[in-house]
Amino acid sequence: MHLIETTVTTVTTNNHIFSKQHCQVLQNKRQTIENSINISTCEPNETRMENLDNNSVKKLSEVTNSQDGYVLVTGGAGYIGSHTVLELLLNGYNVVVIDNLSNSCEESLIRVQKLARRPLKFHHADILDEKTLIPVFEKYNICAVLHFAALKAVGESTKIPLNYYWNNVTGSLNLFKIMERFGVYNIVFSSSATVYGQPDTIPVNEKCSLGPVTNPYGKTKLFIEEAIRDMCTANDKWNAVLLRYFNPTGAHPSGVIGENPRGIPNNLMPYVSQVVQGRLPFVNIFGGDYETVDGTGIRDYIHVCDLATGHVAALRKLKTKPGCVAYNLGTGVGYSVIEIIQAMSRACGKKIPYKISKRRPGDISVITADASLANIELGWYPKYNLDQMCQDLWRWIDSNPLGYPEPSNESKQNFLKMSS
Ligand SMILES: O=c1ccn([C@@H]2O[C@H](COP(=O)(O)OP(=O)(O)O[C@H]3O[C@H](CO)[C@@H](O)[C@H](O)[C@H]3O)[C@@H](O)[C@H]2O)c(=O)[nH]1
Repeated sequence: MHLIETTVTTVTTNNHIFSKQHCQVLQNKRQTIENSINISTCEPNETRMENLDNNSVKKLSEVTNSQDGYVLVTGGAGYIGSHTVLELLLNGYNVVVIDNLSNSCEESLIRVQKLARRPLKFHHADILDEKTLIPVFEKYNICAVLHFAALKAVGESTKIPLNYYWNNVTGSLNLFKIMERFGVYNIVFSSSATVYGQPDTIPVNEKCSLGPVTNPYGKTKLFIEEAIRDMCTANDKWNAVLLRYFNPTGAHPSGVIGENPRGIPNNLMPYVSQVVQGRLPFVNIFGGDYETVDGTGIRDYIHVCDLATGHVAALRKLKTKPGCVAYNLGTGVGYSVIEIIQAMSRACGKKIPYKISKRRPGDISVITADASLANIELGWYPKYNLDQMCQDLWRWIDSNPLGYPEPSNESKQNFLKMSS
């Protein structure tokens, strides 16, 4: 087992796409991009909240053409969903959330309302169950849908692929059919960098070929993208923005909302967090023999609040009737697993033990985003660097060591009363 200050010898093999020279290019590029990222945080402040009411009507009508219009957020109680709902509320949108709460809880939304100082609407509904979906479309004037609801664990998807195809693909098609029935043709879809498979060129841009995708979860994202593309081609009433996220992490700078994984986390950052808390003994690094700076896999980590602002920018894009467009949301900066552990260690001031084990099946070596299309066409830029992502993540886990508590009955009642 290594501790973070241990120098790890890089083991390389010859059968990988990325040479040492390429890694050096990535390193240099990272430095340039890091220097250009605006590191000011988007922490909400009193002024912004107080000004909200003056701006809200204007912002809402900009996108929805209706002051009564709602943005429907599927899976809005989850990690990225809840941060996006907060950003929507802060930007003046009316929001109705549906969630089946299978991997989330109401507490995130209770806290979102407190942070935003604005109410949202919530319905316990499932994208697979039209009996729960239709009443929501009947009740609200829905102008656009942000579609997050999905199963999302790559490893789990290789074990129970049918559940993934059923929930993600069938659920999405069900949702799209109901949207069509109610004349709602605007959608922002929560896609993933995983649709690129292992790209030939790094950073990857939206013109790069898609697939082959190495796991069922990723395939569901690709299939849904394809379905949306076909829908937009067949009927020009449809407008869709496909957002391909790279590796989301961090938490709202307040430390009040964040990621709340159930069971042993699959993803790196939540796993590292539980090691920091002493809930898990060490980080298992999957593979030390990739041809990268230190032999461990490289990813493009992006702050969840930057993803949230990306969704608001995507909603505005829908107003221009773009047809079907895809955007990468990443910083363009890649970090190895060891660099992530070191950054987290800096944020929490603790040593983080780790052990290098064999590669995880289905993993790729390196991926980073070319997000210049989103910069140009959405006017979207990430604001947070890696240290801020880790600091915000640490603030969230330090103040909520066991994640969200079960809300009290009274607070649940109040929430439901406010919501429906
Ligand atoms: O316990 C762990 C977990 C992960 N890793 C490594 O950490 C990196 C990141 O892994 P992870 O956090 O699981 O993310 P990815 O596999 O890159 O996939 C994420 O990022 C994709 C977008 O690129 C999203 O589509 C997926 O939902 C999301 O899980 C990879 O090199 C993994 O091998 C470890 O070494 N140990």
